[in-house]
Amino acid sequence: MARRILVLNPRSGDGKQSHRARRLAVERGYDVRESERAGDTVDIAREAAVGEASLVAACGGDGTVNEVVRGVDEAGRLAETTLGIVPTGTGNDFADNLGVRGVAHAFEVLESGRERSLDLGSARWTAAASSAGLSDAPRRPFVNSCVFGLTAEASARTTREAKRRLGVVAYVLSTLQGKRTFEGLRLEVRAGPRNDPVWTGDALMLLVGNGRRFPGERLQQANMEDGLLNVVVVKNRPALDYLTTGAADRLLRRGASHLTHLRVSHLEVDAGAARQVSLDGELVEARHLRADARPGAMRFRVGEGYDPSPPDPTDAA
Ligand SMILES: Nc1ncnc2c1ncn2[C@@H]1O[C@H](COP(=O)(O)OP(=O)(O)OP(=O)(O)O)[C@@H](O)[C@H]1O
Repeated sequence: MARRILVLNPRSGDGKQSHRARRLAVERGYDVRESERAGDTVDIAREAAVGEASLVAACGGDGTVNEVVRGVDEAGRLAETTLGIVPTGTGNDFADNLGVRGVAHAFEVLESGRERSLDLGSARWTAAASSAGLSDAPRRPFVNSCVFGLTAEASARTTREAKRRLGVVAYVLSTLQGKRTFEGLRLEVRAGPRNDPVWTGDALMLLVGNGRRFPGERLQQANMEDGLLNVVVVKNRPALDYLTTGAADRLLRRGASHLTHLRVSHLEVDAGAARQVSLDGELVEARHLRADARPGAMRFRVGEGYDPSPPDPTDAA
């Protein structure tokens, strides 16, 4: 078996970049394995890791990165496998964070040998009224974010065409437009090693970031080596006008009184009823959710622009 495997999602982005990625990979001697349907990428990555591939690279958008990490994790080989990314999706947030600037640059990065151990987000959940089954629920990784509330519900409505045209802005716009009908989330949030109550109230959304910058923090690269999750609770504020220019930035502006920022290694949420949660864009139903950071759990090749300890947007004046 070839030791360097590119797991390619031909449906990511507009398809042109994945065509180019396939050609460059073949020229460089990678074993290119394409998915044929949704979910395939998890199986391909799992098999590659079980087969002791030394490098498994995800070729696609953030959803493909998530699935490749999931497959390698399911094989129990995250510690032994070097991961990489060739960004051919519409958003490519995760690749941006790692300093990977495009398809050609991605191959330079893969071959550079520059590698970092990065934190991985981990979620367990149950849709049941009781949280009793939470400890036994299977865990699912998230590389970028886990989102309760508005964004999760809106991303289900964001069309592929809008994503292609507007990239990540499409999610924010449909999120804000969704506000007209959004009823809010009654959340109880606990955090830290002793699971202390940290927030209770009516929220618009709860954002849990691992490798994700949220609107308003967008010039900042996320810190993926601090062993912590970057949590933002957005209080439901019916008076805010979400439909005007710059609303996304205002909504998540640093220091705004309707925001609570937390940096924690462990978080538990009770949403009072089963609600949609997005794990790197994939939607699941949860009432109780537990999110943990798995410090340094995955090894990724990173670009020369990657900063292991970027400034914390919540520390700045
Ligand atoms: N061959 C395939 N046919 C259809 N869907 C696929 C195929 N391979 C993977 N998928 C699905 O595509 C989704 C991932 O797409 P991905 O996020 O990588 O691209 P994107 O949506 O263009 O980019 P981004 O997330 O960066 O906006 C996953 O849900 C995955 O299961």
